[in-house]
Amino acid sequence: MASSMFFTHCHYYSSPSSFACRLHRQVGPTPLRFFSPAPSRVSPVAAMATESSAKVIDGKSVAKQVRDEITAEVSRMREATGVVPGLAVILVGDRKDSATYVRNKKKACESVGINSLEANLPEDSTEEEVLNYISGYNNDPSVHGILVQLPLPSHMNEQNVLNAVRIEKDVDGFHPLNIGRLAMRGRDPLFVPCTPKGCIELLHRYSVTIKGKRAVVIGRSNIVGMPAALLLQREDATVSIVHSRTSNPEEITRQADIIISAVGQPNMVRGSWIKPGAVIIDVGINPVEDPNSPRGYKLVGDVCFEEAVKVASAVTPVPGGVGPMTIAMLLQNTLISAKRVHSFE
Ligand SMILES: Nc1nc(=O)c2c([nH]1)NC[C@@H]1CN(c3ccc(C(=O)N[C@@H](CCC(=O)O)C(=O)O)cc3)C=[N+]21
Repeated sequence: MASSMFFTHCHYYSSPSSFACRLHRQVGPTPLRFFSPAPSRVSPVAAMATESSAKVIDGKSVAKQVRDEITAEVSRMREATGVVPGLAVILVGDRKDSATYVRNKKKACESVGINSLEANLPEDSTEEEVLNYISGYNNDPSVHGILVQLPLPSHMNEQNVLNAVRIEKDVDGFHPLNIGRLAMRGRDPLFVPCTPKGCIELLHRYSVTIKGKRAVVIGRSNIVGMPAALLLQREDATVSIVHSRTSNPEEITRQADIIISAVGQPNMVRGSWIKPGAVIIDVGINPVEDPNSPRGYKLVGDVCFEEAVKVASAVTPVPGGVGPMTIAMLLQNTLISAKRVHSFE
């Protein structure tokens, strides 16, 4: 399921544990297993390059910068038009991770002066009830963006629900019409999905050339992998997508100048997968057991960070990489939406 891309629910990743990237016991229930276990040795390439150290791409500080820009634009708009952008978030059920994300989005809205509305529906709500909320927000002129927090409870049809959001308010960019336009040359979507947009924004702000480069996206979810690949292609990269049925993921990934990984497997991408000097954007946010942490777990990416810093030229950390950018892009999309309906430039 697409939404497992964000907060993985993986299982015991048994594997030979040695070297820098020991593989961890993951927290939470079990889904599918991607790929075969990571190699148990560090590649010669990784071993040779131990003296160099990659730049760490600071998503947290770039996100702060973006939020500051949005704050200024929101107040410029409010002063000129009296309109304050509004975001409605619909949360169904009481998944702890979803509740945390929604709380963070709300806080982020407040920090930039965007109005936030929240609908908290019980786990056993009907699809019709969710559709009613969507329709209310669709018709509410104070709402410029609607976000339905994923995953939805399993008794609901995600497609029906996402299709119900007016494309003019689809700040997640998940409506098929927005995705379709993203995929077509000469057309433009009204909104670009937040996480992939945040990845590209990081590359831009770190002056990473995309045009003419080889990019590999690992993972093909509707919410991250697929739109990330489309965006890279629009930026004139030559793009390959590596997924759970790819027979030689390591070999293909090693050809990439730019890697975007969004699979939800802790430390799957090892040093040996990385071309020296590559730039790595790690979208995975995987909880793994950590007895030394007060919460009992810590978050790690899809990429073995300790190995990656020795081979790559730049790499995003987890946490503090793509995650904060996702929320910043949601705020940006909400602002774009409000500006568009009110023809404010
Ligand atoms: N319709 C919908 N749109 C979404 O955009 C969406 C969603 N559903 N469902 C859940 C995922 C998850 N997601 C994240 C946003 C921010 C962080 C984030 O800021 N993480 C921080 C903090 C991590 C922590 O310490 O807990 C970091 O990586 O540094 C993570 C994950 C958006 N999602």
